[in-house]
Amino acid sequence: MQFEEIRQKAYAANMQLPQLGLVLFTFGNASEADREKGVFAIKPSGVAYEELTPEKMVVVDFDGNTVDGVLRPSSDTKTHAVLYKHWKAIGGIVHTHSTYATAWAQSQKEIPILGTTHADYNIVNVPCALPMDDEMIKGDYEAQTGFQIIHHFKQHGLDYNEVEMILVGNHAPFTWGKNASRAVHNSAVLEQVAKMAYITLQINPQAPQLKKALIEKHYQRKHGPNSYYGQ
Ligand SMILES: O=C(CO)[C@@H](O)[C@@H](O)COP(=O)(O)O
Repeated sequence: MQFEEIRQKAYAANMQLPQLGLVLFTFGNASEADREKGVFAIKPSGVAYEELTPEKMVVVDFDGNTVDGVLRPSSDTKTHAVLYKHWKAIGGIVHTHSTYATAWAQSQKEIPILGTTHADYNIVNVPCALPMDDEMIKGDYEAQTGFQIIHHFKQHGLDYNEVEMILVGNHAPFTWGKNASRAVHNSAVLEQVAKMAYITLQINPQAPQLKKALIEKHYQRKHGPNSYYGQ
């Protein structure tokens, strides 16, 4: 099998999504890149997870053209491709329609830092990119979703190596990381943080943001020098 390593890794990451309760039916996809070869392996479009195999993964280049595989790549392939092309340090991307994160995206709201669970992963609110205008939707919609994410990061001075997740307004979340496994982890964390924030604001709509000093403390414990993720 050609591109065996990325096919296996992308397959394993995709299979984790239903196991973690992050996708229903075929509502999502994961990909793993091989930077040296300039390609990534992604889930085929519309194929049920129980029917997935490493051989069914589709290998495409960073413009979204199929390089190896017989099935149609995910309809989100061009979004993945744009992110890989612009953000050279990422090796894996996940898109889900997980319930709580998607509800925040549909509400077009950032997720505020209300507790240390959030601060363990992010020093800022989980960002939410604005929905597209009609012209963007008429154009290359899936590529535009990628550009919309990149534009949001630039506009808000965010670093994709620090913040590995975003909500796309009216749509759903995208996460990324050094590989697909890390991107899956980030999707699960995002869903949990989204759920906790929603419940917190139901209990106390005036719940305050976490203090800056605690945000720093918690983030640095996980990401600073000598930490697991800081290595
Ligand atoms: O975003 C969406 C649908 O809104 C897609 O991610 C979802 O339907 C999965 O599509 P694919 O089966 O990957 O083509």
